[in-house]
Amino acid sequence: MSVAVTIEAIEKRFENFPALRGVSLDIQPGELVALLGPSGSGKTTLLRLIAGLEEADRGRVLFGDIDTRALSLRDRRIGFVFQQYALFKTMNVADNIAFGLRSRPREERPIASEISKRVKGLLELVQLPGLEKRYPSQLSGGQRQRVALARALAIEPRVLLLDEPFGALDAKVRKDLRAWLRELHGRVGHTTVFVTHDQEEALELADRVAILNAGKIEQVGSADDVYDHPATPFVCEFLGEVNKLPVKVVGSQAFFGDRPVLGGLSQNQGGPASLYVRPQHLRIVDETPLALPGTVEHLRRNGPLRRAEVAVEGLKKRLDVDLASQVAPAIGERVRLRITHGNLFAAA
Ligand SMILES: Nc1ncnc2c1ncn2[C@@H]1O[C@H](COP(=O)(O)OP(=O)(O)OP(=O)(O)O)[C@@H](O)[C@H]1O
Repeated sequence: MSVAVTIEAIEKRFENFPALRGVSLDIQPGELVALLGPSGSGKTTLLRLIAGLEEADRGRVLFGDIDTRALSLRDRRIGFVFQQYALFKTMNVADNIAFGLRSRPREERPIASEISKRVKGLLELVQLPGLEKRYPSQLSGGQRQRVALARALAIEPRVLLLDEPFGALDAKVRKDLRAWLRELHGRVGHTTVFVTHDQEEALELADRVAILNAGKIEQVGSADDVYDHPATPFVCEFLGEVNKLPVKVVGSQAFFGDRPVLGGLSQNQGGPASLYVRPQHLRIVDETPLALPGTVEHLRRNGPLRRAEVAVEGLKKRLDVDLASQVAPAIGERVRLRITHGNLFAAA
């Protein structure tokens, strides 16, 4: 049922604006891929191209080995869920879910009893059994999106496309639905492309994440790949907070000024570079050969974590340090910081 989706060198302009600038991506059958990127990076445009709602200027999209340009919109068999307004307000839940099946030409349309059986099964699948007769206005936002998903699944889609499906819901409901969707995907296994600008959502849900920036894919990989080994400074900054240090690499060590701060580097990165370090990868330590001395200037909370802001001589911006379970230092205290992990990029 699920197909591979191959996106080949897609270019798309709106008048003179290049919305997609040579995007290629191979999606495996049954895979859940998140398209993640800031507003305007081209996520929705790419989704609409896969759906056949936009035409590419160059490049093509394949389902398995079928060039989708040869398929009518209906023959693409796409299940699409949008951020909001996805349901027909004047139809009850059962009619909403059955809509795609009833719109089929007579010879492909299941008989009425088969349709109600399928609607019932889908409502159980999305954990809303017995709500056939309710109207969208009688459902919560989260329930509506689950019905929208049931409707998308009713046509047995080749590919499921979700455009910020939880974007309009509050944080708690969003989190619950995320776990629920992951679990549902594990059971039904459709090839799924999910658009979001929420890093946490993408990293938690997807088998792989494709990070878009200004119409190009900067990196594709598992959550661990993109988070721990970002390919570009953009990916590193987009996925979470990061401190930047100008360093010089000599041999296998990075130096801040004449002080070695990180070792064990591969030998081919010599010269000036930028070292990107996340707040959780800075530790306050007693004594170590590779350490950065500084002064604690500010303490604050960052959600569940405590943060210290440490001023380091020769660096304009203070370093953010996650304290986790470490004992909080006092303001004004001199500390030594050890970098436990960092990413090096060529100096800008
Ligand atoms: N129909 C259109 N006409 C003109 N420009 C468009 C059209 N659709 C999209 N664009 C432009 O193309 C760029 C990419 O838009 P797109 O909606 O794909 O971005 P996005 O990453 O999905 O952003 P968001 O997260 O804000 O939805 C934007 O600059 C947008 O203004």
